[in-house]
Formats: sequence, structure tokens, C-alpha cells
Amino acid sequence: MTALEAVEHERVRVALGERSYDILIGPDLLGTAGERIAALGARTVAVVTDENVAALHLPVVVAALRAAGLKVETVTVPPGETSKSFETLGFVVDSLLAARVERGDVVLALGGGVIGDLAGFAAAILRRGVRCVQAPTSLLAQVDSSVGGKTGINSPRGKNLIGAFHQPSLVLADTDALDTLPPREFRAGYAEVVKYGLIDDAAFFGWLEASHGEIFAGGPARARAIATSCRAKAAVVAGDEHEHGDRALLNLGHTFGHALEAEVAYDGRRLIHGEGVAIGMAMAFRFSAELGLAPAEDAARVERHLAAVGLPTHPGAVPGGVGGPGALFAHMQQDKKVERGRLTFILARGIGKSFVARDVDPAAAMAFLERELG
Ligand SMILES: NC(=O)c1ccc[n+]([C@@H]2O[C@H](COP(=O)([O-])OP(=O)(O)OC[C@H]3O[C@@H](n4cnc5c(N)ncnc54)[C@H](O)[C@@H]3O)[C@@H](O)[C@H]2O)c1
Ligand SMILES: O=C(O)C(=O)C[C@@H](O)[C@H](O)[C@H](O)COP(=O)(O)O
Ligand SMILES: [Zn+2]
Repeated sequence: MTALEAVEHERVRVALGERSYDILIGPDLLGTAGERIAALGARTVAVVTDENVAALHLPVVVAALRAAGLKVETVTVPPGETSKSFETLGFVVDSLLAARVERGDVVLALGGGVIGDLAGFAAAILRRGVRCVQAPTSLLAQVDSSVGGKTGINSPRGKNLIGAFHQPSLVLADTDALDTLPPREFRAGYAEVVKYGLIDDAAFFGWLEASHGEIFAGGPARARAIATSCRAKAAVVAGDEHEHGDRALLNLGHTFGHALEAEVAYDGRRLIHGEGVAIGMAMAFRFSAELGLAPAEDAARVERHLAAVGLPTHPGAVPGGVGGPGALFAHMQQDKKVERGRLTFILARGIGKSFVARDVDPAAAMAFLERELG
């Protein structure tokens, strides 16, 4: 048995033919990243990270990469959603070119979802594509953004409107890294965990209701929640990599949530992505109940669970408030799921029974927003 095999890690395969890759979940994956990335055959690894993560985790990663004989370059950007911009993308790409990162090298995204999306996009366009390894350090990134290959940046006109599909070559989800994550960020990531239960796994949602205390405390329940989430996402992505169909289910809560994020101009203080998703999922269930699709009790149960862990469930909870229904609707019209000018919603017939709805009456959606923001 090699040293790498000595520690048990959960391994989830994302089955995408020649673009297939593994997600490894467990302890000390940052400290052993060198050997795992060297096995991909790279000579240089360019680590892209943010200032917060650099201060806490970069030295371990750099040491691990060097110990495996790899040349290391580092690019550090400011933390937060505002780094998903053309300006920061330009800085990252220019730094990678200045360091002469080659096509056979690897970009290592070390950080939360912002870094994963930004560095993944930089890797997608650098020399028309270099490989990317995702080393997610936030809960949100470990359960969602590091998997599936959606990369990109924001536009003032909307969330993630500029980007590319670029699957990683490997995902290293080091559960020890979560020990330094601020509580607000952990909570926000938990919203995306809840999402998998609400989409199609009512039993998982029930387990989360019973186990959220243990998940927040750490230990086996946390690792189980991460692995279950990754398995769920891997299956959806394997079935619909480019979101022509069921992958849109992963957008539950995002049509509303992204509009709220755009309303606060991605400022990262009033609202962060997972909080927007929490409000958006509660809204999607309330809307489904109003349309007579889902039992009102299910909508109330979703709200209760999100509130139990301290997540917001109403647009009115955004500090400073957001614009009116018209402003929110205008953001929603920039959603990538819009088809022939019509909005696509992810609605539900109940917990674990979400579906893609392409025929919602815009007037009904507007009336719902008026009640929500009234
Ligand atoms: N590509 C996808 O499929 C996908 C999926 C979900 C979300 N996203 C995107 O992900 C982004 C949100 O990701 P996020 O919630 O991770 O935000 P983030 O990347 O901003 O990280 C949250 C904060 O936690 C800090 N941080 C990260 N790891 C840490 C650690 N281990 N210890 C201490 N601090 C740490 C970061 O510096 C940052 O301040 C959004 O831009 C969202 O659109 C993308
Ligand atoms: O992977 C997906 O597909 C998702 O929709 C996951 C979402 O949690 C994530 O926030 C994603 O970035 C949203 O995608 P977008 O296409 O609506 O920008
Ligand atoms: Zn999301």
C-alpha cells in the first residue's frame, strides 16, 4: 500500500467519457496534492487562490507540490464575488502567461467557488485550454462548484453570463480545510447541500433535518453530506453535461437567487451566493404552492429547515432591501435558461419532486414577485 492509499478517501467518479475524472473527499488532500497532481504528468502547477485562503492554506499546498518535484507559480486575487470580473480575469490570465504556463501544465484552483469559477475559466481560455484541478476549500465549492465544469465570471447585466464549460481533471475536496471556514460561509454552502434533497432525494432532506447539528459540528455526518452531494451532482452532470435538459434542476432557487445577487451588485456583504440560493429555493417552493403544484406544508417545511440553520428565506431579509418586482423580473430575463424570450423556472411538486417548468405564465410570476416584495 502506498502512502497515498493509506488514508481512506471517498472517491466519486464523474463519468464523461474522455473527460471523466475523480472527486476525492476526505482529510489531508491539500497536504498530499503534489503526488496526486504530479500523476497527471504536469511540469508546472499554477496555483490560483484568494488572499484569505492563501494566508491559511497556500504554504501547505506549495510545499506539497514542490516535494513532488513540481515547479510552482502562484496568483493571488482579492477574496469575494467581485473577483469574478473581466478585470481580475485579465490579471489572472496575464500572470499565467507571464509565468509561461504551458498547455501541458495545470492550473490549480485553491479556494471557494469564486476561485473555482474564475481560475477554471482562465484555464479554459489560456492557450485555448489547459487542464484545471479543483481544490475546493469552502463547503459550497466542495459540494457544488468544483464539480461539473461550469466556469465563468459575472457581468453587471447578470450572474455568470460570461464563461465556458471546462471540466476539471481532478477534484481534491480536503474536508480539513473546512475547519477554518467562517460560519456564515459554511451556512451558505449548506444551502446547496439542501438543494440536492429538494431536487430528487426526499430521504436525504429528511436526514438533513435530523442531522444538521452534526453536519455543522464536523465529523462523519459532514463527510457523508459532502459525498452524497457530490454523487448527486456527478450523476446529473454525467447525464447532461451542457444543460440541455435535466442539469437545469441544479439551478433550483437560482433564477430568484441570482436576481437578488445582481440587485446587491455582488457586494458580498449584504448577500452571498448560498444565501441567495436559500431565499430562491424558499421562493420556488412558495411559488409552486401558490400555483397549486406543491403542498403548502412542503413549502413551510423547506422554510423551517433553512431557518433552523440560520439561512434567510425571504427577499425582505436582504439587508438594505432589494428593488421592486420589475427590477427583479428584469434580472431574471437575463437568466441563461431563458428560451425564445420565455423564463424557465425550476418548480416542485413537493420535497424531492422538482421539475423544469418552461410554460409558467409571466403574469403569474410577476404577481408572485409583487406579493413577495410587497
Ligand atoms: N460552477 C458552479 O457549478 C458553481 C456552483 C455553485 C456556486 N458557484 C459560484 O461559487 C461562488 C460562491 O462560492 P463560495 O461560497 O465558496 O464563495 P467564495 O469563493 O467567495 O468563498 C467564500 C469566502 O470564504 C473564504 N474561504 C474559502 N475557503 C476558506 C477556508 N477554508 N478557510 C477560510 N476562508 C475560506 C473565501 O476567501 C471567501 O471570503 C459564486 O460565485 C457562485 O456563483 C458556482
Ligand atoms: O452546476 C450547475 O449546473 C448549477 O446550476 C450549480 C449552481 O449551484 C451554480 O450556482 C451555477 O453556477 C449556476 O449556473 P448558471 O448556469 O445559472 O450560472
Ligand atoms: Zn449555486
